[in-house]
Amino acid sequence: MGILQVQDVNKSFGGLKALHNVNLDVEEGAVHAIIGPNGAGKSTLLNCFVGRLKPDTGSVMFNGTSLLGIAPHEINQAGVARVFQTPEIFGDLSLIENVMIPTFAKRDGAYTVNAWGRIDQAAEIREKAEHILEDVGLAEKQEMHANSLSRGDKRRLELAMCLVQEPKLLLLDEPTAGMSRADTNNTIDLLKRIGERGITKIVIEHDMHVVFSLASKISVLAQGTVIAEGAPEEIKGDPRVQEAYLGGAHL
Ligand SMILES: Nc1ncnc2c1ncn2[C@@H]1O[C@H](COP(=O)(O)OP(=O)(O)OP(=O)(O)O)[C@@H](O)[C@H]1O
Repeated sequence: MGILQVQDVNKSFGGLKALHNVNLDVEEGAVHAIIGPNGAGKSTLLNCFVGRLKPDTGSVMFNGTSLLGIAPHEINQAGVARVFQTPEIFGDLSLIENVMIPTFAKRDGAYTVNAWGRIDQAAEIREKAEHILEDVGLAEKQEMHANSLSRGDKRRLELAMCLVQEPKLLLLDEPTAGMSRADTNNTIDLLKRIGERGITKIVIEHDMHVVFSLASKISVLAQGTVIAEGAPEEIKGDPRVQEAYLGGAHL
């Protein structure tokens, strides 16, 4: 039985059926990619996992617990973290502060600011944050303001903010969007290294180089329906996928 089980999920926006009887079984430790053309329903599905949207019908079970009807922060506390398409970071704070905040938020439900307008620097939390910044290759920039980072580094910082929460399931929404090829390859390497920690990952991605470098399983969505599912090699050769995804072009 998978760590995340999605059964018969339907979601409509007015007359538009964005998700139609979607089923998904994500195995623990897997890198499960969700691919599909623009408007296929990928983000809508991800939003149903993190409490941003509620399916009209169906169930989403994580580790045996339903994720439906509980608040986003409770889903987060249950061990689900998400990296967004546009990094959600605190631009005026340093990198180290950015990485410390989620730990406070998880522990206290908020973070505390002292009289100097700095976040309180509990030693053990700072140490943990330093290790994570080292892991994502940002150790040397830890005192810089997050605003001053390049786009690629901002995404790495957001990843660090997720990792510090020690999630069981990491949701990555286009983790390499807008990156140069070099940054994309660095991110692939980084995500592979993170894989060694046994964190299950769901990746939404348009870049097939990223998908085929990382995924152990791929689900293909088209017009709100899962049209194919399997190992990367199976998906690559599936004519339905080539037709739906690229209008017949080869993946
Ligand atoms: N809040 C909303 N209100 C109305 N329609 C929406 C809403 N969110 C998504 N949709 C529609 O639902 C469909 C699925 O959108 P979704 O963003 O999930 O697709 P996607 O596969 O993530 O696309 P992309 O790859 O372009 O990000 C689209 O037709 C979109 O216009």
